[in-house]
Formats: sequence, structure tokens, C-alpha cells
Amino acid sequence: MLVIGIAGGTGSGKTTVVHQIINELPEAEVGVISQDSYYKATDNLTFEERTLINFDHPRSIDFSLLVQHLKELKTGNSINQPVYSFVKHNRTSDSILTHPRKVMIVEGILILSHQELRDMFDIKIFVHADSDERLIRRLKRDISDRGRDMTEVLDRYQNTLKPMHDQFIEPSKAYADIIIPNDTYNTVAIDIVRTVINEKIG
Ligand SMILES: Nc1ncnc2c1ncn2[C@@H]1O[C@H](COP(=O)(O)OP(=O)(O)O)[C@@H](O)[C@H]1O
Ligand SMILES: O=c1ccn([C@@H]2O[C@H](COP(=O)(O)O)[C@@H](O)[C@H]2O)c(=O)[nH]1
Repeated sequence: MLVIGIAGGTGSGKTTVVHQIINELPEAEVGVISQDSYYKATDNLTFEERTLINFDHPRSIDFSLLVQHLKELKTGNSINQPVYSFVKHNRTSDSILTHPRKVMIVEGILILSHQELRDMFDIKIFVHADSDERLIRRLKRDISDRGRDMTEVLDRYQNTLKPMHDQFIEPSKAYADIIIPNDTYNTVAIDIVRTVINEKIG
């Protein structure tokens, strides 16, 4: 199994890049795990309490479950990947049966900041976009897809997202083998990554 880690700040375009990479690859050979699926369940908290969680700090992620699931996939076992609701700020009761594939892609803001997880990646990619570009994308996306308003996005950006980005995410770029500049759609970089994957899966 070839394991590819794709990190980058919020709004950098990780999810978009993943879709572009897997688009023309055989469906049966590529699987995706999202770090977002591994936000800790917080059933003990009210919705109001959940809105106060710092979702950009590594402690908000159940990394031990994520590492355990990746180990299972590497040994050929399927996993039940949790499903997270951004609208509810909580894990749902659903899960997605995820089978091991020749290529597994793990994507998320903090995946290169966690040493054990990072060491499991054969290729480490960091998607880079300018911070103002990322904020604009995040505003648009969170308002249209994640049930947020402008005040929520901007307050979170100032209070937790930006400081956590500077403390944990940006420094993790140093671990990347490949940095994809994604201020505009970067088809050349996507083609290169696809070529590398095709060579590996033969
Ligand atoms: N290169 C790009 N140029 C313009 N918009 C983009 C680009 N890449 C992604 N987007 C848009 O920005 C938003 C955030 O992208 P997404 O892939 O969800 O980022 P991430 O997963 O890193 O948070 C989405 O609405 C997406 O369509
Ligand atoms: O309940 C939640 C959980 C997380 N977030 C934000 O999501 C991003 C990470 O997701 P991307 O797809 O990489 O943007 C992170 O910055 C958290 O602040 C949230 O808003 N609500």
C-alpha cells in the first residue's frame, strides 16, 4: 500500500486537490481518509459548549483512532471511518466502511504535525495558499456549506484558527516532500502527483 498524506491550512484546497488526484485513477485502487472524520465525539457537551471548542488544536483530534485505523488498513483490514457533522460540531452515529486500497490518501490540516502518523506516510504533500485567499475561501465555503455566518468565521479565524495555523500547521510544511502552490488551480502539480501514483501502482 502507498500512503499519501496531504496537509495544508484550512481553505488551501486539500479536499479539492484530493478529488483532482483521484478523479482519473481507478476507483478500486484509491481510498481516502479525512482527518475531519476523527474530530473527537463530544456528546457530553451542549451545542453552545461545542461552538467554543478550539477545532484547530491537535487535541481536538482523536489521533490514536486515526493511527489505529491506518494500521488496520495497512494490514489489509477494512475500517469504519467515522462521519463528522460540521453543522452540529460533532461526530454522527454513521460511519463509512472503508476498504484497504493500493493507494490510501490521508488529508487534513494537522496530519503532518503528528509524528507517528507522519511516519506512516510514503509521500508527504503540503498544499499552500496565501492566508487571505484561504480566509476568503473559508468564508464562502463555511457560509454556503457548513451553516456558519460571517461573524462566526471571522471570530474563529482571529481567536483560534490563525494562532493554531501559525503554531502547528505552517511549521509542519517543513516535513513535506512536495509543496503544491494552490493560489490558482495547479493542474501541472496534480499531473505530477498522479504520474507518481501511477508509477507506484503500476
Ligand atoms: N485553486 C483554487 N482556486 C479557487 N478556489 C479553490 C481552489 N481550490 C479550492 N478552492 C475552493 O476553496 C474552498 C475550500 O477548498 P477545500 O478544497 O474545501 O479546502 P480545504 O479542504 O483545504 O479546507 C472550496 O469552496 C473550493 O471549491
Ligand atoms: O466542528 C467543527 C470542526 C472543525 N471546524 C473547522 O474545520 C477546519 C478544518 O477543516 P478543513 O476542511 O481543512 O477546512 C478547521 O480549521 C476548524 O476550524 C469547524 O469549523 N467546526
